[in-house]
Formats: sequence, structure tokens, C-alpha cells
Amino acid sequence: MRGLLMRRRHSAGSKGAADRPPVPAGPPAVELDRVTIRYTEADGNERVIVEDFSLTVPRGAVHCLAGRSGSGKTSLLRVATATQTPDSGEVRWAETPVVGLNHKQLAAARRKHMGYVDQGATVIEELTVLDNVLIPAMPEGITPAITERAHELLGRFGLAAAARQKARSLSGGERQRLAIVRGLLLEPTALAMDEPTASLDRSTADTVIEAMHTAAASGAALLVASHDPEVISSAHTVTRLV
Ligand SMILES: Nc1ncnc2c1ncn2[C@@H]1O[C@H](COP(=O)(O)OP(=O)(O)OP(=O)(O)O)[C@@H](O)[C@H]1O
Repeated sequence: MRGLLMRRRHSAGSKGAADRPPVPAGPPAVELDRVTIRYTEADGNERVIVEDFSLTVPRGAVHCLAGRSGSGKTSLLRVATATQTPDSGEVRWAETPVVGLNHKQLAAARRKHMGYVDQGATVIEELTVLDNVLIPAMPEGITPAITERAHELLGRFGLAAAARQKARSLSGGERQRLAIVRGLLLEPTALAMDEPTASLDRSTADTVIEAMHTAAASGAALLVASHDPEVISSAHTVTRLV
């Protein structure tokens, strides 16, 4: 393994060990099993992001993929969310292997297991907040039950009053929370987030960190790529890429 250190959150960071919550003992949500990711760079050199790297994130836990820009956070997040195939190794969601699934199988597994919040929390500006949240349910039809779940989640994440507003009116922090709600709509095993606090001011970023932990407490595993020290120190466990 090159340039990689994995630590439990309570072994380091800005807070004392006594301040940190124990790692939840939920069932495995996301597993990387002896994963290797390497690239051939423009100059012909090989770049190894991780080699024979294994990680288990249980339901209820927040795991942070940390490291400087270019260290490979997004690459590892892509492999964990099966939008990139590793050079070797296996990825499992709720103990189901996903490397090598065909497009249709992967789409079904993703709907069941993996919510995703992209960097910047993309929303459709002209749709209402509620309709943005309901997007993942559209292929199978919007039922009263799913609409009720959307409202319940919007309430839990402080967006109930915004449900009928156009998404264009939302602030950066509200967009992140909307994207979390949308990612949780289908009750996935895990939710992946790419740099959720980038470009937010500190107090707004802190509300997003709180929302991440609310999402984990609801039973999802959170896998978060971030170089924000507060995201890193709030996580139950951290992988540091260098
Ligand atoms: N498909 C690819 N082919 C070659 N090199 C790549 C490829 N994807 C990423 N890289 C390189 O691998 C390294 C890690 O990239 P990655 O985007 O995973 O890092 P990161 O930590 O997420 O960076 P940032 O915080 O800036 O988004 C970078 O040097 C990048 O240029």
C-alpha cells in the first residue's frame, strides 16, 4: 500500500478522544476488498492511488476520504460508488459484489444501495424543492407513500417550508441538504458525497456536517470525500490519501 494511512477517527484530530463517538456497529454497507487504483499519467509514469486497499463502512457510520487536492479522493469515491472500475479488487454494497455487474444489474443495485450527492449538489433550478427530491422515484412512479417520505425527510433536514419553492431560490447549504434528502429518498444502504462543504462559509458548512450525521443516524453509511478539517474531525473513521 503506497502513501496511505487509515485511522479511526478517535485516534487523532483536533478533538480529544473522549469527545468522539464510537464507530457504529451496523452491518457492512460499503466494502472495498483489496482494491487497487492506478493511472498512467501524461508523462508515462504510473500513479498508484491505492494498492490492495480494504475498507468496511458499516451502516450508521460516517467515513471520510481525506487528502490534499489530487490525492485520489474522487477516484476512491468513484470506485466505491461503482462509477469507476478498480484495476483489481472487489467492491460490495450490503455484501453484494458490484464489480463486473452489467449496466442493468448495476443500475438496479445502485437504486437499492447507493445514493449520491455530487460536488456542488446539482439541482434542477426550475423545479420545486419537492420535485427535485422526487426525481429518483420517477422511473417507478410517484406514489403517495414516496411523496410522504419526501415531506418527512424535508422536515427532518429543515426544508419543510421550502418544499414548494423553486430550487433556484435555495442557498448553497440548503442545496446540499436538498441533495442529501434526494439521496436518501429510496432508503439506500449508503450515501456518497463529494466535497459537500466546498465553497460554503464555515457556519453553513457546519449545518451540512450536522445533516451528514443526521443521515447516518437514520441508518445509512456515509462515505464522504473531503479535505475540510471539520468534516474530517466529525467523521467516525477516516482514510487519509497522500
Ligand atoms: N482517468 C484518469 N487518468 C489519469 N489520471 C487520472 C485520472 N483520473 C484522475 N487522475 C489523476 O489522479 C489523481 C487523483 O485524482 P482525483 O480526482 O481522484 O483526486 P482528488 O483527491 O479527488 O482531487 P480534488 O480534491 O482536486 O478533486 C490526480 O493527479 C488526477 O489528475
